[in-house]
Amino acid sequence: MNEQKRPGKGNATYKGSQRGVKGSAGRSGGREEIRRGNDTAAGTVRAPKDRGDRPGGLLAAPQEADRRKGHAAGGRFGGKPAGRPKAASHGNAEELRSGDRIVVTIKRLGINGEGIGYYRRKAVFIDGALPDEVVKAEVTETQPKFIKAQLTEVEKRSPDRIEPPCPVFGSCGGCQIQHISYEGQLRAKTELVREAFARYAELADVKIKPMLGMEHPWDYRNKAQLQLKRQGREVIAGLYEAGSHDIVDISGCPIQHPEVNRAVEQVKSVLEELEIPLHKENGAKDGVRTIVVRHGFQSGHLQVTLISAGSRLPRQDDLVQRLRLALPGVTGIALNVNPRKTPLIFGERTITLWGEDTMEESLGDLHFSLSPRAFFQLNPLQTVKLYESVRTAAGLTGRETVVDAYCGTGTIGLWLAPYAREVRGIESIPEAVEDAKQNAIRNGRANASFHTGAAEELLPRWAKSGLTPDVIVADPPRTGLDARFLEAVLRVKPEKFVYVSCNPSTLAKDCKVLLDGGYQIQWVQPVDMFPQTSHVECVVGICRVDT
Ligand SMILES: C[S@@+](CC[C@H](N)C(=O)[O-])C[C@H]1O[C@@H](n2cnc3c(N)ncnc32)[C@H](O)[C@@H]1O
Repeated sequence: MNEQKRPGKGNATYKGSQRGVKGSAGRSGGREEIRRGNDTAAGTVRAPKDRGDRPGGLLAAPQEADRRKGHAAGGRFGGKPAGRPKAASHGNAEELRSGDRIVVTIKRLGINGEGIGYYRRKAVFIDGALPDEVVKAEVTETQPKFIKAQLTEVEKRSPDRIEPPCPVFGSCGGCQIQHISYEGQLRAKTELVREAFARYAELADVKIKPMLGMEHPWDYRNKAQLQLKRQGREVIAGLYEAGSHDIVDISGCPIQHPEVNRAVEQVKSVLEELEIPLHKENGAKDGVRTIVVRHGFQSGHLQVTLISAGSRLPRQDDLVQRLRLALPGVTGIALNVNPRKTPLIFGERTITLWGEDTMEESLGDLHFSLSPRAFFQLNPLQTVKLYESVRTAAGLTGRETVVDAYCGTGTIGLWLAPYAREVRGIESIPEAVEDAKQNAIRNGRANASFHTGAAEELLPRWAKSGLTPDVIVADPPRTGLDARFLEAVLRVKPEKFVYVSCNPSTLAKDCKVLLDGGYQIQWVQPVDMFPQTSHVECVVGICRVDT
């Protein structure tokens, strides 16, 4: 899954079928892209294009006035639009105009948590509407292939609809489905996976195992990546409001671990107290643009990274002293320098201001060192279930050569190494590869090696030089697998291919290529890595047909 401008969360807005995060200084999904979730190692803040996803998607959050009014459903998406919209009386969807009112039966949930129904056979995307509901909505956009509309009233309510507990749900954009009961969320996400395989892989009856959910689907994120603004003297840290440049304060975010929330509050008050300039504030080029806080659930370690365009922060020494006092558990304070106007949150240079260069964390028996830019799964409790599913799919006997493609800090490869003859990891971010190498040494996994490069370049090169892996595990960002990587997989023909994905659409499309190339899907195991968001993570066990 990969982290976008709204940290790790699905905050994309749409222009036609092309997804792009607005207000970009910086989600899923996720694996997160919301992100995600997502969360890429580079802290990618631009949602990549969802290759060929259906048009449309998340509607812009309603205007503040509308939100205050609420709507009949008790949700946060609608509110009666201003003016007097007229009920549509057209027999033809093409004649609909913005402002027309329509009644729609919602058929399913879209990948961004929006309700999807049809008006005269044309798809209508309505943020906040749920499957099986009959809703009234006001048309906000008409396109040749779809219509977007704003929910104004729920005529027939889904039994899954609940009151979202978070006060900024609907405006912060981090969570998309808090208005659905948790059981309903798991069902809806499973349906998303089923639809993706039916649509993109032409597999209507793929075996989908029951989704692995959480007992307590809150407090699960180990990392916050927040933009900053000043309001009076107060520093606000939050996510960009959907479809705007405004930052929504997400203090006490209910999906963040309480330690992360506490640390964010402390960092904010130190920035306030020392009057540290924020990015571009009063012309400051060296102000703080973003704060990143990561907490080790097992280790209790705390890593604080401040991101700025400058390579030295104003009043840096005082700032470090005060942060150390305010955060007794902090193990490392770093400055990441990002001078470029880019959608990426992290720049390439990280300077340790105090403490350790890396943070310690454990998963199962494994111990990891994580540098500030290195990707690490955002939901550690669920990660163990995810990796165990990967191990089941890989079916190792101790004799196999395994390639762990898109390996991050080597977590999956190291998880599998005790059960394989050899593991080779590929990762594009050099620091993550360094971390992975250290992690291999530290965990005594002498049969695991890690290599810097693009998976689509290294795997073909290894194939040319005669490598014949028995198992390939791939855990790419939301954009899915590169065509050159897939070609190389079909050339080396591993017995097993294990696909870990945070995007059901690209997952199903890539699986289709493998199916056409002589593979079959054994099962799909969805794992709920990001409760309350629309992000869906899956492990797919795939095997060569002749095996
Ligand atoms: C979803 S993360 C998975 C990381 C790891 N498997 C884990 O579970 O923590 C995807 C990783 O792929 C890396 N990546 C992105 N594009 C890549 C490419 N073309 N080749 C190799 N690695 C890539 C990212 O830096 C990121 O670490």
